[in-house]
Amino acid sequence: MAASTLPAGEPPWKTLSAEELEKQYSPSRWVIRMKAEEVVSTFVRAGSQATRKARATRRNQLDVPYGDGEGEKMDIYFPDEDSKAFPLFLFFHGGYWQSGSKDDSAFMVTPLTAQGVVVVIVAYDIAPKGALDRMVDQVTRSVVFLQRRYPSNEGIYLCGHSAGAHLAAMVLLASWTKHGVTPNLQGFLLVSGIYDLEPLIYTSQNAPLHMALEDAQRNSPQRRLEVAPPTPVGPACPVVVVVGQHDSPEFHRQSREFYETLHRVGLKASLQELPDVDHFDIVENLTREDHALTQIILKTIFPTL
Ligand SMILES: N[C@@H](CC(=O)c1ccccc1NC=O)C(=O)O
Repeated sequence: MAASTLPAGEPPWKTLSAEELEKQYSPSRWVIRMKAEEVVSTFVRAGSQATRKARATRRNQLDVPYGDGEGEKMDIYFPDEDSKAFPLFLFFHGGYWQSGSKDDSAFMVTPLTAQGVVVVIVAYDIAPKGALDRMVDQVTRSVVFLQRRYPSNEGIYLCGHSAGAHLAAMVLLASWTKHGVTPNLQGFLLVSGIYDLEPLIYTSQNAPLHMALEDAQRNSPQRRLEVAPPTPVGPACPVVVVVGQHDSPEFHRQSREFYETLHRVGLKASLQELPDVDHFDIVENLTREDHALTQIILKTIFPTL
């Protein structure tokens, strides 16, 4: 990483060349187990296969509308046993807010429903149809919808991957008063996320998003949390920030700095750097109960396990 002297307080990414910044925010270029050009298609294929298996083997309700928008749908997957009270695990997929779908994202359904967890895969309007503010509003309303649909839930756990981790983190800033209900949020799992969007403005990932500096700052939980009113979650609500060993140095910095901010504002934050996984198989492996991240999720939902 090219470095030069920085004015005090300036973030390190500002010393990077345009080419280096582009590479730092191209997760597929940090994968060591296959060629960069094969990674995303492999990831989508794995997600599509896991989703087909989930739909074939688990009781489910597909395309449940949580709002009036065409894209405001969710897939709900149920454990075998019929219970009136269960933990709800919501997943927001990644894809830089411009790719990915709920139909390729049900990686974790089999191992989590086997433990009695209801798994919900949420769709939101990716760019160019949706802009970031709209996506944040959509995922926030998906949480409100589920709290209303299952008021006796045993906790709502939000999990997001990459851009989805950003969206989950933005829910920490939600003001529930206008929604008329306070969701029973009991945990956050933020996987390989981005929390300060400013560097992205200077990469090709911004092309379909058209973020200006103020859009990036408004949608950066890293910036907003420091100056936000107390978050709607209590100090006992775990916020687990997770990053893979083979995520880029910038993704590691993003996770580390967001963890530090969460801790500084009094949240029950932890940082987990998972060995031997990259930006993609950290989630692809959620099909397996013995995957470290699956275990982190289960221990967050069932701490006495
Ligand atoms: N163009 C990106 C693709 C990417 O980052 C990505 C693809 C699928 C799911 C999550 C991703 N990361 C961010 O949301 C890359 O070069 O890796």
